[in-house]
Amino acid sequence: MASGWKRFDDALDIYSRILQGPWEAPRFGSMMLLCPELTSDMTGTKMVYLELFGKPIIIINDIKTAQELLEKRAGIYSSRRQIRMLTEVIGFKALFGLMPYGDEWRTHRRMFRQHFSDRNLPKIQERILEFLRKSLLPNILTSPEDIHGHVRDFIGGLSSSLTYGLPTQRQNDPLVRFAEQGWLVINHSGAPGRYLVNLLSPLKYVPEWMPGSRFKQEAKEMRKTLDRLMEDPYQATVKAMESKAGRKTSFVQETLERLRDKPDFETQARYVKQTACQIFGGLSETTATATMTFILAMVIRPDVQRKAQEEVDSVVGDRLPEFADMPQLLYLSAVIKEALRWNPATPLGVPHMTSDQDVYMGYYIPKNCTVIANAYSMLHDEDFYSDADEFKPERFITNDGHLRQDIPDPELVATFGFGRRVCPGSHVARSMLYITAATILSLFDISSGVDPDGKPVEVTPRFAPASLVSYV
Ligand code: HEM
Repeated sequence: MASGWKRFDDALDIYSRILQGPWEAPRFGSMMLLCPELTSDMTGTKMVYLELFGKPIIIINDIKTAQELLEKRAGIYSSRRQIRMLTEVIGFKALFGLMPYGDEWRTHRRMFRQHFSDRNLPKIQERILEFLRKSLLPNILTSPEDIHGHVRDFIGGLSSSLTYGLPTQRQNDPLVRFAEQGWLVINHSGAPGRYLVNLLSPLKYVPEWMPGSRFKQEAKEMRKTLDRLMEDPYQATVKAMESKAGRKTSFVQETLERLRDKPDFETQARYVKQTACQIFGGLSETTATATMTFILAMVIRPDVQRKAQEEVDSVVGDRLPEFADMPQLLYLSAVIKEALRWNPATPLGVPHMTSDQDVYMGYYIPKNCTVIANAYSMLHDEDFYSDADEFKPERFITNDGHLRQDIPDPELVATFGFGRRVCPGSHVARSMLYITAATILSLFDISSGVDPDGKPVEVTPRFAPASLVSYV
């Protein structure tokens, strides 16, 4: 008993140092969570502590602190805070990217990694090439002004094919459009400020007849959409597997076949269905944002575009780029790193949560504390990247023409998160970005187009944070 009190006393003492230590933010949390520039610029500190409706939140603004906590102490820093509207009101708990740290999350993630492994990468790259050449390139050729829609169609179709192996249309595929709707529902359920129940837990008990309980009606409709998102493509795949008709290999098909003889096959099949549902959300918006960031950068920096084109032409010649060409495209590599750095697709990462209390550099960090790794701030740190708001791929190249090793590489650090929750699809994303960028550069000139008077449209880069993902 006595020692229990002692520990409690210690905790209180250290807790008071938190408040004098890292800068404590005023309590307008959700606004700040949407403004990564603000969180680092206002404070000039590596770690910010704030409370939102009594819930502790730490924002980490530098890479070293993130590595110390999220990687070296991953056993404590790898959980996720539950989005109450999603998991408790709608009752949808299927997504392993949002699951708390534990066995169920581990099983889903292992299943994902077994399929999206380095060993399977050549097969995945083949599918990427197929969709790039049969979908994206002809679409751009037909209507270059719809580039954003074409990128979405390309990435959505590819995602659906890798996951389910179902045939997709080159444009406006119904399954892809429906999956986008479904993921919008998921994003809305956790969007800061949208549902009060995410902040005030007891609201989930409000009866449906009470004024102010509209969110409960909405939840019912959302549940129907999410059930269809998970069931429809999965059942279509199982049916195609039974008929053996014109199906392609996919995550669902290969994983179900591998697990077919397991005694708990039914449970495993449910995990397969749930993991499949997660893939579209992990892959689509993030990779589309990164691709559109590359395109935007080429518009505002035509000199960089020309230099990258010259490199691609000199390595590839008259044919289309292949994955085997990528190691020789050093300048393109710098361009991709700079695109990931300049506008990180998930500027605040995906928040982690502590599953135990901790003490770091004398600061007490409570259990169930949300931990936000501010990728934007890390990748705009002037100590490493001078003129960080400018798009300058040269920053990654030494005077004698090698890739720099002395500054953090956005392909490996911060962009894809940290520790045990680090993005398990980063190798797929990077493959897609490299080959897409090289192929577009080899075939097209990228510019902003002209207005009705024939003058070039002026482009000012603006990035809109929407929930987790930054949009171009
Ligand atoms: C440029 C593209 C991408 C970016 C910037 C990105 C970024 C991220 C980030 C920041 C996280 C959270 C990491 C953390 O909690 O520390 C994450 C998680 C995840 N990503 Fe990606 N990602 C991208 C592409 C992909 C692709 C292509 C896939 C699938 C093939 C994918 C699947 C996932 C999954 C399943 C998770 C959840 C992991 C977990 O919670 O255990 N992502 N991603």
